[in-house]
This record gives sequence, C-alpha cells and structure tokens, in this order.
Amino acid sequence: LTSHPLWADIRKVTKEQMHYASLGVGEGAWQLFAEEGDMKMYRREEELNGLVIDPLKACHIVKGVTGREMCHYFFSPQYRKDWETTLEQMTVVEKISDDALIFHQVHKRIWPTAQRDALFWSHMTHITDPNDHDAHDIWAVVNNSTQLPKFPTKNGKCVRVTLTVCLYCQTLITPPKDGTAVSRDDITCKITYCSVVNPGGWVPASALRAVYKREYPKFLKRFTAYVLSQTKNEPILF
Ligand SMILES: O=S(=O)(CCO)c1ccc(-c2ccc(C3CCCC3)c([C@H]3C[C@H]3c3ccccn3)c2)cc1
Repeated sequence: LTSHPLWADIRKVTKEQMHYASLGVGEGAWQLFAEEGDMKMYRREEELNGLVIDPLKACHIVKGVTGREMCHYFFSPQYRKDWETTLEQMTVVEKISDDALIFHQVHKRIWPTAQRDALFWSHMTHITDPNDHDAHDIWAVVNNSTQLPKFPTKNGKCVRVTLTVCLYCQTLITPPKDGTAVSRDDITCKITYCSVVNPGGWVPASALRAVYKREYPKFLKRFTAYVLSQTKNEPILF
C-alpha cells in the first residue's frame, strides 16, 4: 500500500541512495582498500562521536547475470541464510508491499565486538537509465534502518546498529552478431554496493576496520557467486 506511513521516507531515501550509488567513485576522496579481480572496494575513513562509520563503496562486474536477478536474490528473505554468513537470526517483521519489507536481523558476535542487531526497511525498485541507450533498466535494493515500538533499540541483548545500504545494478548486453537470442554469455552486471554502518556502540577503530576489511570482500564475493550458481541454468530474468 503506498499509503503506508513509511512510503514517503522509503521513496526519498531510495532516490537519494540510487543517485549516490550512480556517482561511482569519481566523487569524493575514496580510498581503495581491497581489490580482487573485477571487485574493487573503497572506503572513506569517517568517525562520528568517536565511532568508526567508514562509508564503503564497492564496484564489481559480474558476467552472466542481470541486475534484476542480483537484486531479487539480495532482497528476497528466503535466500538470505544461503549467502549471509554473519546472520544468526532473520525475521520479516512487516510486509509493506511485494517490493518493500521490514527485516529484523541478529548478527553473529564478531570478536571482540558485542552482538549486534539491525532493524531496517528494504525496498527493491528499478528505473530506466536516462543516459543508457540500450534502455535497460537499472535495478536497486535499498536497506535503511527504521524504528518500531516492538523492537526497542535498548533491548539488553544486542547493540542496535544503524545502516544505509544500496545495491545498485546496471545490466550491459552485447547482442550476438548473428542475430541469435541473447545468452548469459552476452550479459554483464555492473554492481555498485554502498553501505554506511554505525556500529551503535563503541568498538576500537582498529578492530572494526579489521572486521570491515575481512567481512565486506567475503560478503560480496560469496553473494555474487551464490547468484551465479542459482541462475546458471535458469531462463534470463531481464
Ligand atoms: O547489506 S546488508 O543489508 C545485507 C543483509 O544482511 C548488511 C550488510 C552489513 C551489515 C553489518 C552489520 C553489522 C556489522 C558490524 C558492526 C559492528 C560489529 C558487526 C557490519 C560490519 C562488520 C561488517 C560486515 C560486513 C558484511 C557482512 C557482515 N559484517 C555489517 C548488515 C546488513
């Protein structure tokens, strides 16, 4: 229902985050901190009240899948346990619409930090890329922290993180010369993954940056490999 109280916020943040993701790493002082093949991970070192909240921007190119397929597997709750290794618990708290859900997630305790949980709305959407002549849609998923009385921040068990995440996917197609149907060999997905996570409680900067350096490349590699394996023998979802 577009009359849901959160829709105005969902539309506004989604628009902002998709614009921010579309800028790539040209804007702002991004520091390359991890590189593996076509995956490049950048961060900006930022602290808020002594808490490390380094914004992260990862750019990756994956052959053989579409942006819609990437976003489908990132958004849909039924697959998350298969690729999110740091999850201990995941609940769909509310279904706002077919493409907007509210999740509560408890993440595994990562030494030396205390256990964390997150409460966020997640929205999957697509836009026709204004300056892309193939006129293939850009698909994106935006996850943004929210608050609900049923999930108080102070719950004695976990430290509540706040996060804003955007998975932004462009599909590039090179139609075969001989006019045969487009196959998975002819499609490439250009991914920009942006995330800002406020850990919610104090973690030593060096420890948190070490966790980021280990967890983010692992997460993006595992997630993209998962989507490739899930879609390999499936018809292409454009
Ligand atoms: O893209 S999503 O929406 C996918 C749905 O799950 C997403 C991604 C990342 C997080 C998350 C939550 C907590 C932490 C930290 C903060 C202090 C201690 C734990 C981190 C940091 C540690 C980094 C990290 C990166 C990737 C995966 C897990 N861990 C990340 C949550 C959601």
